Amino acid sequence: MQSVTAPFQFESNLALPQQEIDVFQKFIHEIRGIYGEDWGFVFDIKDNISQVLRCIYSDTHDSKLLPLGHIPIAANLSWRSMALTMQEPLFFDSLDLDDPRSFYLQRTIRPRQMAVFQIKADANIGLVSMFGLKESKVTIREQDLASIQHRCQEQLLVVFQKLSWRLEQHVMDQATRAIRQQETPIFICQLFNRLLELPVLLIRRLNGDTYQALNQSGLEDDFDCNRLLFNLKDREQQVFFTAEWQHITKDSSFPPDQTMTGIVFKPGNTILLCKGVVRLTGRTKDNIFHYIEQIEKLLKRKPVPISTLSFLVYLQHWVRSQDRDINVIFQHLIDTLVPFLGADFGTLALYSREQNRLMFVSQAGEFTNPLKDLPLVDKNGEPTSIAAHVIRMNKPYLVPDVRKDRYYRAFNPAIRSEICAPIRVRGEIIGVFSISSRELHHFHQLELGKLLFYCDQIGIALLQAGILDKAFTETEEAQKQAQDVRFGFDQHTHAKEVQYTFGNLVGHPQGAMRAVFDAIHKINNSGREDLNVLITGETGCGKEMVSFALHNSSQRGKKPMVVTNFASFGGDPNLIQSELFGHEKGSFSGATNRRIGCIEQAHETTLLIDEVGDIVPSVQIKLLRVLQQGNNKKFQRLGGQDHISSNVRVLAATHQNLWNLVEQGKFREDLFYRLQTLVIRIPPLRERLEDIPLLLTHFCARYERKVAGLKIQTSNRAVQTLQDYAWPGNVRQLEAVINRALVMFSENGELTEEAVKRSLAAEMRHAASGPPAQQSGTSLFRQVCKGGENAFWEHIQKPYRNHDLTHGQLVELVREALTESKGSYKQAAAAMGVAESDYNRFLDFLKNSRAKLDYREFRR
Ligand SMILES: Nc1ncnc2c1ncn2[C@@H]1O[C@H](COP(=O)(O)OP(=O)(O)OP(=O)(O)O)[C@@H](O)[C@H]1O
Repeated sequence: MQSVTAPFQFESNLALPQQEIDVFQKFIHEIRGIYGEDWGFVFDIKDNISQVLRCIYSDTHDSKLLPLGHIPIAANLSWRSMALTMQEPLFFDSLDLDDPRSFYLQRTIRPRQMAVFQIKADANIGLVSMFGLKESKVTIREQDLASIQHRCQEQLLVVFQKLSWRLEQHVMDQATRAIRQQETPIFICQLFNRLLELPVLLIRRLNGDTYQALNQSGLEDDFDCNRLLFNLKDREQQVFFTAEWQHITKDSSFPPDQTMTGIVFKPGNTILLCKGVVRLTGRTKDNIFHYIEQIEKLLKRKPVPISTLSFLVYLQHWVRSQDRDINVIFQHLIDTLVPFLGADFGTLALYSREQNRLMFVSQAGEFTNPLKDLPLVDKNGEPTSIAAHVIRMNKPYLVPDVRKDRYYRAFNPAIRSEICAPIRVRGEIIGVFSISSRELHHFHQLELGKLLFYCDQIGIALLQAGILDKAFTETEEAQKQAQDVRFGFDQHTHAKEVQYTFGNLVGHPQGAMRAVFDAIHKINNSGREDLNVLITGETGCGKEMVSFALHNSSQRGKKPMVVTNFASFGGDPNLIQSELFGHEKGSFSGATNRRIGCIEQAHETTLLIDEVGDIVPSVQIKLLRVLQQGNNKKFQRLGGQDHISSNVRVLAATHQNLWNLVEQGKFREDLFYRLQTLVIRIPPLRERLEDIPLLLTHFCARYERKVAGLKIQTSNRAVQTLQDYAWPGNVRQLEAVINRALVMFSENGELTEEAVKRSLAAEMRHAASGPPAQQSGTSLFRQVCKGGENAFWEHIQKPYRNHDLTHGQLVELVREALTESKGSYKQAAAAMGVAESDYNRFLDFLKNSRAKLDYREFRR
């Protein structure tokens, strides 16, 4: 039997957003005010997928967020899981810690008293546990329980509901991602094993009557399973749950097991069995249903139908080339999609997070009502429409009969059934798309998946087309104008209003930038705004953009971020110190006035210290002292006596290798470790070529906005040419090359391969004419030739790896070497000191560095 290490791990921690923490803290504060100081609190939420209670918040210890502990939901295992199945609060005046049900408490907080309250939606979805740690101080009385239960329900239900949805989404997302990456049947077993926390057996028909049974650790024997399938064949449902395995499998060679409960999905004759009893609550069933659908898709993996493909091509083409009026684009999208999906009507709405409103932007089909805006919820906190419900749930929603749906508002009396799905851009909902029919039960689960698929495509297309950018930019500009009046800083420090948002930080959602997006998301959702973050990456790869995205999506984003850059300070300690901390008049020669430093300016917002590696060591120690403090950072101005306090979050950026600086004695080791706590590394552009088409579209759209009426067409070969280059100057250089190609070498808005090549050639000439030390006087090639044995590796390969030699210079070198050798790589290599035994390594290096030129050009 083959054994496999489980590849699938759920992330253990679900970060709690600050908003939720605030609600919990307020609740605790209130309860403590009424019932005394001594109550400890734990908030547990039911995880329907893994069937465990997860601790999401605790203030029984000093740390607010405990690592996510979990207790299995089995009524007799713990008091809390028992309370989950009860209707009334659970209360113990004097808790017996020796009772087996106190197992979890005994290991952790060891309380003497305990009360557990339920949060009820359709069923109990979470618990609030209160613990008395010292017997004497407890003032809660049994008659108070009902009132506390009422408060829990009133104040916490919405938060628990939200968290419950998020938890589910979180687990689903992880599982879906994992399924996409690992699609072997064994993996599917492992996945189900994790989800259900039960042993699992997957039975698949191989051919004819041969079946294969797999468990989560590898292959089992082939066996005959005809009987089993024969008994299943009359079942209509494709997926169902059964507790009747003993009947079905009694005479078959399938191991009969009284405790076996099955989850069956029939298409493709694939059967999944679980050993043990799966608790089939409504939600568990839905969740498992969802997984099985995903897995079925993977098992069957059909190619995308041609009509879908052509639609996607059409979608891309259309959003890129048509009028950029957002409303026209949306109308066109919906007019195309509604008949394409076999529906009679369609509605597209955008969601404004700030205003918590839905703006219906376009409709297709016969609507008599005009489009309007709606708040997301009414005064009772209920969703105002199906679209609003979808936004709250962040999930597609199927309505077989609108008259029976509690969220449906009759915008159109002809509508009988509907499906609605969120449009998401990098996980954020930007709107919803619903399609409806005149017939009852017109749509099924399958269509729901389809609609979601198209919504995802629309999100990607809009993002790529830079259309969302436009919407962002317009809002940003309005905000910026307002901010500019309020802030006036000197030449180094500047406050910038929302210059970059997630919306215009371009990166392929499944590519190398994914880690950067995830990091921003996680850091901001950790609720720890006092954490310093170091952002590293080569020059021009977007460190400043990422800093802005981090700031703007954080709680501090309401105020402009303060940015300072030390590259231009020439290492002068007085100037650097004054820039950071400010100075008093006369504190050093030239200090003619008091100056407020950037840490002080950044009170209640974020400070970006760009090029932190340029701060001299004498100031580094002072910066370290500030960074070591929490949110409120205390310091003195240069030459000042007063202690100033500033509530600031610090982001630091650098293109340098800080550890190298530490080794050279230029950077303090303690500051290095302090900054290393949270690092976002932005990959260089050559490591994320998947971003180049997106960036190209982004920069073209930006260019179009500057030239009235211009529509840019790009060719695939142009994109390929851009992807063939190594981009030592990263996105900034790419932007320059694209702009040059558009301005100098394009006609009628056509960005051809030729235009890109010419722009790149100009770029290389420019790079090669730079002043690298080796080049002064004579050419780089000649210098290397003089270097003798191994010169190529020492003087070319190494500096290129360390980025001391640009790609342009490398290409120039190869060009010159081949010119000299009349196209012979062998001779060129020998001339530059490459040993014969290293010849293949030499060619590989050139190939991998995209510097292997076509030798035939040099044969003439
Ligand atoms: N992911 C991205 N999406 C869109 N544009 C980008 C992206 N990354 C970088 N850019 C563009 O590249 C330019 C350089 O980005 P940025 O200034 O953030 O880089 P940097 O790493 O801070 O550079 P430096 O190290 O030189 O300060 C920006 O003007 C921006 O237009």
